[in-house]
Amino acid sequence: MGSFHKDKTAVPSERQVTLELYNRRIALEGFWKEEIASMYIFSDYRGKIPAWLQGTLLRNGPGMHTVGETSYNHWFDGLALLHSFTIRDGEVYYRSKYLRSDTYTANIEANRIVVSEFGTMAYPDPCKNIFSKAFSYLSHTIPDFTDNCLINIMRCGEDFYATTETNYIRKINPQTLETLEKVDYRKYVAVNLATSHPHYDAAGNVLNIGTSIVDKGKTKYVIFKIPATVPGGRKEGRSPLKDAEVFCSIAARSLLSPSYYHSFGVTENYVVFLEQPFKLDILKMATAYIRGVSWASCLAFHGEDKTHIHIIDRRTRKPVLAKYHTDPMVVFHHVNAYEEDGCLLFDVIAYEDGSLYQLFYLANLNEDFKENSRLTSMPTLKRFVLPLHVDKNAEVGSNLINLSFTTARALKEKDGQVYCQPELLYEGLELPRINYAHNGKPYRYVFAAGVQWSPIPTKIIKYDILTKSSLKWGEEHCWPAEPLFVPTPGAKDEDDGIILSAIVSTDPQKSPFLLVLDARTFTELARASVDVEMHLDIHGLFIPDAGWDLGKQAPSREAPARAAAGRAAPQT
Ligand SMILES: CC1=C(/C=C/C(C)=C/C=C/C(C)=C/C=O)C(C)(C)CCC1
Ligand SMILES: [Fe+2]
Repeated sequence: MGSFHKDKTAVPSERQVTLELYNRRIALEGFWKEEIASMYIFSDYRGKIPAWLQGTLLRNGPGMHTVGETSYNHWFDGLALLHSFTIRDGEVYYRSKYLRSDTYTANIEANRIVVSEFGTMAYPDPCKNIFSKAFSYLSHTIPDFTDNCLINIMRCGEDFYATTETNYIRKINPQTLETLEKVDYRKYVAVNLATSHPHYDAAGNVLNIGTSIVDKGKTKYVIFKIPATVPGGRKEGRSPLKDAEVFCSIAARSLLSPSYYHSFGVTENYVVFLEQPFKLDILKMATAYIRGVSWASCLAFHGEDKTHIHIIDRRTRKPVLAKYHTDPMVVFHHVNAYEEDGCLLFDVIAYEDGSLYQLFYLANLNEDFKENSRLTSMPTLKRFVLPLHVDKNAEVGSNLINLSFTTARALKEKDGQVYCQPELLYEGLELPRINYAHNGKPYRYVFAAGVQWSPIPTKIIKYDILTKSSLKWGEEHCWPAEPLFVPTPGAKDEDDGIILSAIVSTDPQKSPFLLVLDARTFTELARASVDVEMHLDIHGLFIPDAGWDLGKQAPSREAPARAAAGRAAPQT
């Protein structure tokens, strides 16, 4: 790996510039070992942040990829770095802090990577002799996964958690970004893996899905619910997970190769779950430690298999009788789903294979980035439409969809199964977000990051499903994070609000900034620049001030003054 130029005046070669800046701005290499954390930054402003926009944008993503002499292999392995942008009275305060997971602590104490992540298998103790080595291997047959929760932030009532895809989540303090309790999902629901993309109903109850691997001889996908509140109020310190309940479980088609999934969809009455041919090989996972290979190597795309579409009725908590399937594909992000005229529509970002995760190996990102990180399958917004009632008398081969606004089809097959052919809506977008008030309901707009040849976003896109037109924001050297929609208070129109996105720049002269766009027109309303090394993040959420106890949550009024005195004022 190339050396890193901390001195901005050094003049590296052009090729180095691309790579070095990549490292500097995004910290994919993770040289940034020391704590960035706990700081308020006084910002430079352009434009005006709407007065009503008061709250905190909380983000999560990988931050540290090197510990001592050891480095992770994959971008998704990086130790979680939490970010917050608190917007108050037109000013923005930035803060970041590493999640103090058990993984973080163990690594820092050992001064090397000792906990395995998605793309890196690690060994806790340098085993002294063959016997202890064998013992150590055996005790890892059933792996204890990492609590390096780097993907998203989940809200459970008043509590916030950093999340990943293992059985662990970490409670965090959204104001100070301090790490609190470690929660093991397995204590409450039998899941070894769970998504970092839960859904929320209007009352804030959480719905999520996880995989229970070979438990009592069965492998299942388990949909579970975590109530936001409980009758009589939640007792201080009592985990909301204590009140979690299994909503429904779906038997995996294969005991030893359940599908991998990253999100799911919901409508008012149904849950949409894709059992896709991108599968985990459990036997490979059980022997990964002894073979010295990563979890990622136990994940494979099976192009010869179908994608099975499971629809669960939320009223009966049971899968509907009809069996739906489509061509092999890989979906990480569901966009939205809703019901209309007896049909269930769902929109996803689909790939033709599982190559996306390959592109995030740091070796691919650091050397010959342009060559090695080229997307071979474009992320495409696809709309699927399923008939909720399959007419027994319909002819085999007939299209069961009769909606004027979509070309998506559902063909009846010989055995009564339904083969779904999606409508291709838009090519080259990822990290989709919507106005969440429309989640599960008819909607029109998708806000997403625009990607071209590489999986790194270069644009922010607003796609209008009705008119099939799009608006874009982009600027030279700028890499936008997932765009988040925040509605204007009292908004009636779906796009009445703003888009927030943290932008990192590959130009060393240009500081990262928080961008505020008018969600309707996509014109820039404001930007607040922060002179700090900021990392590209993955997902997050916005916490409006109204939902907070303002007295307790407001950042110190001294903060701007303190920060103004220097570039960054570390918190004491
Ligand atoms: C550690 C670990 C896993 C981690 C997966 C991760 C960390 C995925 C990140 C995905 C992202 C960031 C997708 C963005 O679209 C698995 C495979 C669940 C299986 C077992 C252990
Ligand atoms: Fe995601």
